[in-house]
Amino acid sequence: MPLHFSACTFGYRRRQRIIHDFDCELPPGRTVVLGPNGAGKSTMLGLAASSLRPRSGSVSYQGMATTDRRTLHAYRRRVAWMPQQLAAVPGLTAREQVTYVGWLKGMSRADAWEQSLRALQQVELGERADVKIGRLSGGQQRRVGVAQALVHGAEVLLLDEPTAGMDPRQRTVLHQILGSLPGTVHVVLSTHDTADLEAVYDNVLVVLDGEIRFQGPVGEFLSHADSAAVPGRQADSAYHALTERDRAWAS
Ligand SMILES: Nc1ncnc2c1ncn2[C@@H]1O[C@H](COP(=O)(O)OP(=O)(O)OP(=O)(O)O)[C@@H](O)[C@H]1O
Repeated sequence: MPLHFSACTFGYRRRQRIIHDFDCELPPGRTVVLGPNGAGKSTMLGLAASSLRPRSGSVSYQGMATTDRRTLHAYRRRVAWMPQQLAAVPGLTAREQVTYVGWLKGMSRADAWEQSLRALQQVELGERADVKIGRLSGGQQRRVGVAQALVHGAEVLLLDEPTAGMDPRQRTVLHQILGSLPGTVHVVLSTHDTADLEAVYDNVLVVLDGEIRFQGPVGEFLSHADSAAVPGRQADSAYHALTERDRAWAS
């Protein structure tokens, strides 16, 4: 069963509505979440990570709702979340940090220690595994965040702008990692980067002002592009068509 948002509404304060009546099923495969700054992408991922609690409606995976205390532990074991800011324990090395997250997700210490190196090698940080997180660059810290999300073999990977601050090679490495995951894994990744969209993702979700503006396969998303869009710019064109048309009419 997919990751399911059912009539989900959320606000950080009373009466505030950041997410409105979100209703969607995110199938296995790679879903990219697009939308302007402040659209609600991180909030949506926070809800899926069970870090935020819907005000009404629900978020569930395999029939387990994030609001059900009886299944919350099992839900969290299946889901990995890379938030925009890496929440690192001060003083830990990259490998210790990734091991710690693996252990929190239910791995044995020995397993987590072993798998942490594998995950760091996947993001090409194997040689920096023993460096303290505070001494890594911003882009390297984001890669530690990706390694944390990969360490325990989660069924659902929630990645909040993982490519922000990554150099082009590391973006390619991340795309290769996403491509190598089993087809049963649900990847939900937010980004402002529409390059290579067709090659990397299966589905697109466009969020605007806390509402779902579009959900569907990449091909259907690209069909919204201006017919005059030059090759390589179709994703940009489709994104603008879906996020700006109503604003232009309203002004
Ligand atoms: N902790 C918070 N407390 C109060 N308001 C918040 C909080 N986090 C986000 N918001 C507000 O919720 C709205 C949606 O923010 P969110 O971070 O989900 O957007 P986003 O689409 O991820 O944006 P970006 O592309 O800039 O990362 C914004 O108006 C933001 O100001």
